[in-house]
Amino acid sequence: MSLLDVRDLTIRTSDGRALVSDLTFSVDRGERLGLIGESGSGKSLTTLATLGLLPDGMTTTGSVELDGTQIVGASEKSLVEVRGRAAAIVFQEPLTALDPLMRVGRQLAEPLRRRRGLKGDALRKAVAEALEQVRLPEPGRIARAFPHEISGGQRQRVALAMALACEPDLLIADEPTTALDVTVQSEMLVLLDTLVGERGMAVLFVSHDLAVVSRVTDRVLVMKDGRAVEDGTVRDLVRAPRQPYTEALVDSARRLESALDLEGPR
Ligand SMILES: Nc1ncnc2c1ncn2[C@@H]1O[C@H](COP(=O)(O)OP(=O)(O)OP(=O)(O)O)[C@@H](O)[C@H]1O
Repeated sequence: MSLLDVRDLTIRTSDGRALVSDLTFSVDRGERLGLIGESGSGKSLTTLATLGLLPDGMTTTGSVELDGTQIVGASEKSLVEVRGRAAAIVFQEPLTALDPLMRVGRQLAEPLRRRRGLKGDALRKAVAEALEQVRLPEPGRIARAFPHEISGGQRQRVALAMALACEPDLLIADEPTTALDVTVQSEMLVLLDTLVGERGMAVLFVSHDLAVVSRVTDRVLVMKDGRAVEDGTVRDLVRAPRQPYTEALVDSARRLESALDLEGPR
């Protein structure tokens, strides 16, 4: 059985409009899948549905099985058990995940305490280690800072550290680098690739940008207007896109890659 098995997923607004239609895909343990498509194609709603986090009023039909738990129609109690452990999410804007009024160290301590039952010195040490793991310099200073006192790139690393603290089987990353400038974006992608590789974690990586997705995943599902239009390896999609829409994504990724190449070796 796959770690994540999505079958005929349809998401509708309260007035019955379908935002995602008949979506089927799966992610095996240790596998990395990219979800790609233009803005509004339904990528974020799909990832939210995976963790039972859709906004109130939306209805879901079909099946989303995460590590054997049916998410569609699940009680909040079973969702709490599966979130974090089976899958954790990193959003585009890390401030979504971080409490602006709480020091970074305390926020990071929470999942470590909950998941690993750590407290006192052991918990403090684990917080410092988690910050070091995402290559944050001066972990002591970062732990004492409030989210607004550190840079956007540092906040995104903290959000990644929080997601990894739960030791999930699947990391969902929803445009995790889009809000960052190009150099920081590149560093973040390398870090994510390394940390996920070390842990053998599965990844669902969401982006509108094929060049970014191809840095982390091997297989891609292309979405348009809430539907899957094409899937395959990045290599096949780049060599022989079957849909004009995919071809346009490939062209724009090529333009971006050559722009990055002009900046010298990464
Ligand atoms: N709470 C909501 N109520 C009504 N419609 C919504 C809501 N959230 C999203 N939508 C609509 O659902 C569609 C899919 O949105 P979604 O955020 O999943 O797209 P996306 O591919 O992730 O885009 P982006 O890259 O801009 O985040 C869009 O047309 C969007 O306007």
